[in-house]
Amino acid sequence: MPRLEGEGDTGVGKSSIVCRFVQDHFDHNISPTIGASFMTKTVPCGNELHKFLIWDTAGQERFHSLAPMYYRGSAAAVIVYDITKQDSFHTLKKWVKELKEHGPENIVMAIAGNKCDLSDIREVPLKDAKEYAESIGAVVVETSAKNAINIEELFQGIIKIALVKKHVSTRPRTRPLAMCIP
Ligand SMILES: Nc1nc2c(ncn2[C@@H]2O[C@H](COP(=O)(O)OP(=O)(O)OP(=O)(O)O)[C@@H](O)[C@H]2O)c(=O)[nH]1
Repeated sequence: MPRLEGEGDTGVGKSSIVCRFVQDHFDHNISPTIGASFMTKTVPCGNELHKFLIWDTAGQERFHSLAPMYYRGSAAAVIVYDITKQDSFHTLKKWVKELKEHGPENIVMAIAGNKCDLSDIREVPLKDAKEYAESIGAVVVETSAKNAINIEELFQGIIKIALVKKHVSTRPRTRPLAMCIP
């Protein structure tokens, strides 16, 4: 299936991040997401277990209108850009605006600058991402789904903020953390 690189934020590695997190696997030939896919994972954080319900939405522009169905019920959103594509960083800012205007109040936002294994062809400086994340109160981390860099850290960071915002309970498995990767 042809991949529409550069349109919307398709191909930045959303599905690959979820796949690395949930199955510890990376597929070079992963297909673009159609509509959305759903996965769960329970992870320890400190002495507690936390269950993530993850909706991985399609990045192609034609699926954009579906995203609200998923982010409206989510406590957290991971917004992914590709560090080798400046355009994807612009798209990320549009998503943040949309989430602020139409997402749940108090949603935890985490920014992932993916494909950090390709930093020799980087277009987005980490400094820019950090400054932007700070300005909107989001977590930011550079990840590589391919080389398994900072994937666990990304989700652990979300749990910590979700705990502060009381989106998740400290009692194990009582309240799963619903999240969306728009
Ligand atoms: N080098 C490198 N390539 C990656 C990484 N993550 C994903 N890719 C590749 O980037 C391409 C797109 O990955 P996907 O996970 O399908 O991207 P997506 O954002 O889910 O795309 P849509 O489903 O269209 O929204 C695939 O060829 C992946 O193998 C990474 O960390 N490093």
